Amino acid sequence: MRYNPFTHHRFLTNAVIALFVIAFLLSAQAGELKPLADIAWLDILGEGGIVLMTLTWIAALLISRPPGKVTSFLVLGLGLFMFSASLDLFDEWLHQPTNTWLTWIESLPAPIGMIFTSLGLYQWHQEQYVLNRQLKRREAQHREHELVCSITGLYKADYLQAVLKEQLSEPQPLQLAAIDIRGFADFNAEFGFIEGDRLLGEVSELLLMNCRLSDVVCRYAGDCFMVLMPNTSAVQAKELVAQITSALSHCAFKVEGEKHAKFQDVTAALVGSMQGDTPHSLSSRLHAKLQQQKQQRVSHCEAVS
Ligand SMILES: Nc1nc2c(ncn2[C@@H]2O[C@H](COP(=O)(O)OP(=O)(O)OP(=O)(O)O)[C@@H](O)[C@H]2O)c(=O)[nH]1
Repeated sequence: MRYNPFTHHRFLTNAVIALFVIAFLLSAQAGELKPLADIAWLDILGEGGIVLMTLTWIAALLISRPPGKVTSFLVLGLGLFMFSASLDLFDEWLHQPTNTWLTWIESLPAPIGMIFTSLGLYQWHQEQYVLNRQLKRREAQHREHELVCSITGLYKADYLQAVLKEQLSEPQPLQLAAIDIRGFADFNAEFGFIEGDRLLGEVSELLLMNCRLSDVVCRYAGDCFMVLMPNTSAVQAKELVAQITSALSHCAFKVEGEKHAKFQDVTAALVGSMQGDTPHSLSSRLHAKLQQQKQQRVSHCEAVS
């Protein structure tokens, strides 16, 4: 999600604009225009660049971050730094009388701003620690935001392949499970894609809830999810998959505008790593097993009916 600086961060945006305008008014009120020959254009380029870059960082923060303590500290800190830098920049055009209070105003805000920014960065570190804990089970040691599925917030297949490659080089056994929603195409056809997306989101949350902190849950394709279980025996993995399928089948999903909840049925398959396995060989084996399970269920249903 992106934030609108003028609606989500009205106070901070106004404060930054006000600091820039005040810097200009203070310089204009006390200073005299310099003759063109005295203007150091290289200094203007350097100091103007600092002001512009600081404003760009502020804009990036306001667009990317939600309102809160961390954003306020960072933006106000950078705002104060930008205020001092702007006074420095306007000095290049406007000659200021020496030993005035303006010299104080020019020097003080920058260090105060840096203290604010440092406090903000410390708070950011604390916040990231909490977020990293929340992200456990969604990712292993790497963060690759472009590989995250926007519907479920889970990593996609490419990420899983990369993590598998790393994990397969470890001596401990790993298990890989596939969980596929049954009849998802029919669900989409009956209730629409938006509800289908919502169901995918809810299924992801349930999967995360039922996995351990060391597991990694990915959206593999369409309605198929995979759970990577490092350092896990086949018995443990079977138990975990049974818990996941049970939780999913008991989940009463509320379709918008429908009176009754919809319960989902899933097909699950599980494979363990073998000596010499590659990400491709392991996922191919899992895919084949999943297809086999689906086929068995179809045959079973046909036999019953
Ligand atoms: N809402 C939604 N649907 C998707 C998305 N990606 C794929 N699909 C749909 O998921 C469906 C997957 O179809 P199938 O692989 O036949 O799955 P299924 O109907 O569950 O079939 P079985 O697994 O054999 O029971 C297709 O209708 C796709 O259009 C998505 O991001 N959002």
